[in-house]
Amino acid sequence: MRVWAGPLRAAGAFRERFDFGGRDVASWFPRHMAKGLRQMQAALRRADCLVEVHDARIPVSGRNPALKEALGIRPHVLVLNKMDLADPRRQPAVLERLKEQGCPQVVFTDCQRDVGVKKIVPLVAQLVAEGPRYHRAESSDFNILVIGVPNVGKSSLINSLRRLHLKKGKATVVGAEPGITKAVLTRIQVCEKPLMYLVDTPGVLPPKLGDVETGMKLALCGAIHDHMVGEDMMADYLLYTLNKQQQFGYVQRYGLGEPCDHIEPVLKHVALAQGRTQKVTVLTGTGNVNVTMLNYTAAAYEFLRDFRAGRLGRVTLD
Ligand SMILES: Nc1nc2c(ncn2[C@@H]2O[C@H](COP(=O)(O)OP(=O)(O)OP(=O)(O)O)[C@@H](O)[C@H]2O)c(=O)[nH]1
Repeated sequence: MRVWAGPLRAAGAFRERFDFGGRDVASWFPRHMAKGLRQMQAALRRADCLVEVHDARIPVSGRNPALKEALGIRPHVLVLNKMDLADPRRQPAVLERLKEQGCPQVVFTDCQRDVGVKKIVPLVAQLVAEGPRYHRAESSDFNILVIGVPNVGKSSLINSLRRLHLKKGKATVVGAEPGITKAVLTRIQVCEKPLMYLVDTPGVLPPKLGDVETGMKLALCGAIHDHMVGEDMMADYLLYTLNKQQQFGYVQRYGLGEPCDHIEPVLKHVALAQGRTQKVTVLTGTGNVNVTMLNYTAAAYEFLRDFRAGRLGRVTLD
């Protein structure tokens, strides 16, 4: 990733706080998710282990507190997926913080390239063997419930496990939009020895998202639909974060002279660099004039897309 090679701005040159303008996150939680959450809690009773998939770019923010009680009674593995998009230098600090929070079993994965995924089956088998099997003491197969907020890669993880352990292709649909997994609770075999089944669940957001910043981070990672939050505000928050973390890949990418703390000039460069312009006919006193307008909404979307594809660098938002 190319970075800004020029002099860094003096401390204080960038915003130290982001103004969320009194936004209310309550409206970002879609109603249908309450049902998914209930189904998931019911399925949890039949599971031997819980594999929670979350986005490695937000290792702490946005995990579902409603599952906390349930987690206490089942072995739990936290899979931080999309590690290819997160800052690798932050991994040790992330592991330390999660351990402090009582979450010691963490695996980093990239399910598109099957990186790290091989560690999961042996770890799950070991954790289940170490603990009591409650109601399922007589059965030798493993039932794993896969949970997580939308779009973190739950289906991709299942597909990756099947590729690695069964040499089989896709079993679950993978999509770039949150909320793709609609068919609920199908048991899918992912391994022969040990015999292991995973149950994919629809992505469920915490009913109380907490603060607006958590909601914004979830949205940047694609767990909340962009239009519910607003692409313009998301783009501005992204710029604020990139600057705060001195991730200046955007400067070269969009041909800016130097890092910038204002979203408008940045989006102007995005629009010009990516051809996000539209021709508009303007009526004037002397006749019609065709002018080229910059499409700021399309530019904001492009900026978000570049971030999500890792083209602005590997960024951990927490
Ligand atoms: N860069 C990257 N992208 C990934 C990875 N895993 C999954 N994706 C992409 O993330 C998007 C969502 O993946 P899914 O597997 O559908 O996610 P899900 O959690 O099942 O989604 P829901 O059905 O919405 O809950 C897709 O575009 C995947 O290609 C990864 O490790 N790295």
